[in-house]
Amino acid sequence: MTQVYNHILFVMGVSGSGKSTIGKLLAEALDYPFFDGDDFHPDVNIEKMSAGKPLNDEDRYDWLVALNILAKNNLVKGAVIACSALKESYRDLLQAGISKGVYYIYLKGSFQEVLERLQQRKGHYMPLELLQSQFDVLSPPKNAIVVKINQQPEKMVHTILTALDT
Ligand SMILES: Nc1ncnc2c1ncn2[C@@H]1O[C@H](COP(=O)(O)OP(=O)(O)O)[C@@H](O)[C@H]1O
Ligand SMILES: O=C(O)[C@H](O)[C@@H](O)[C@H](O)[C@H](O)COP(=O)(O)O
Repeated sequence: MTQVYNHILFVMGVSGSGKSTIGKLLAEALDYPFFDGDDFHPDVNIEKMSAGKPLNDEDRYDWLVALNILAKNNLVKGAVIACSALKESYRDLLQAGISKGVYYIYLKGSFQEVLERLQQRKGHYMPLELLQSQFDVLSPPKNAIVVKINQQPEKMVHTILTALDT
């Protein structure tokens, strides 16, 4: 497999679409560091989501800026960053000041598919009730690498690596 260097790969999609699972495997395959966007939310955002309230643009602003700084700090090494990146304006913030090498990998699934995943996931603060709000806000980029979520993780990673190679 040809290695791909110096890319910033944002694995995006709604809560429960598989960003952390696929992002970790992808990072391993590429020998890139993996960062989970969830770990960069301020406590106040986690508290808000835990209380069943969706984040708004203002809530997400500092978080997206933090992820943009993270991306810039990893341009040389490359990185896989799991981040919902639901809207174009959020992606503009994520990639601000980075002229090339940014890719979005959109994990695409239906509401029902993702709901089933969330119902099985244990020990996560994100309530199921917020899933509809995530789909409501979701506006994926036209140039994303799109991967359907109803497949084995290893197959999904293979699809992504092939798309990056071409
Ligand atoms: N391709 C897949 N097939 C089956 N289960 C998956 C797949 N990807 C993720 N999962 C499971 O779905 C749940 C949500 O995945 P997760 O990676 O936490 O999503 P996200 O980071 O987008 O919230 C987890 O329980 C995870 O183990
Ligand atoms: O922008 C947002 O509303 C949040 O980032 C959200 O999309 C994210 O999904 C949560 O942090 C839950 O984390 P999981 O994606 O791991 O469920």
